[in-house]
Amino acid sequence: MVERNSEPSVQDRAGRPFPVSWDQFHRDCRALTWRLNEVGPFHAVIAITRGGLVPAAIVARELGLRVIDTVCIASYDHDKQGDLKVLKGISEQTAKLGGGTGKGLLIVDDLVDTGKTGKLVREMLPDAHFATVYAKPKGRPLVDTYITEVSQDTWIFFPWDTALSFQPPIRDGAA
Ligand SMILES: O=P(O)(O)OC[C@H]1O[C@H](OP(=O)(O)OP(=O)(O)O)[C@H](O)[C@@H]1O
Ligand SMILES: O=c1[nH]c(=O)c2nc[nH]c2[nH]1
Ligand SMILES: [Mg+2]
Repeated sequence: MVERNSEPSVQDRAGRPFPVSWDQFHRDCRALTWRLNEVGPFHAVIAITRGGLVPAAIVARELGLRVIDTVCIASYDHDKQGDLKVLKGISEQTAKLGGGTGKGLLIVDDLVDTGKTGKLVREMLPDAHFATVYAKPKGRPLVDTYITEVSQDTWIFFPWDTALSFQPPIRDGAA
């Protein structure tokens, strides 16, 4: 457990680790696309970077969408949330496709947690459809379509942030 301040990090407080493999993530993204296919059609996909890039690629492939934009937002330093910074907004060309309000545009992120990131992007494009693969209860009301809900005290470990490593046997105190 690494603590940079006296406050425990979100991840340290998280009672439940929820590791997700590439296979599982791909399956969950495909399940998300089945639902989105009922809602569309969409003109374009907007990925909230960086976590939204991977699901956006899979969803875009499955929905046959080739116009993909990004909105680049930084807030968590590993597992501590700071102020949200918009490093790059949605391009004018994409905004025009959504008539300025986001109608017919699909925003994709890997998850909503507190909902702060999702809220900021929703404010940019109020009529866009917002989809995430995972949702925690605080952020869930912001999302139009998601696949799996996890408890607020769960920390999701994504496959691009993790690697295989030795685990002590459960009997010896493994989580
Ligand atoms: O609902 P919230 O509490 O706002 O948290 C959710 C956001 O946090 C993570 O992104 P992060 O800021 O860590 O950046 P990253 O996608 O570049 O990893 C995740 O990918 C979501 O975008
Ligand atoms: O990898 C992550 N897992 C999470 O559960 C989470 N919540 C906010 N940001 C997050 N990043
Ligand atoms: Mg993110």
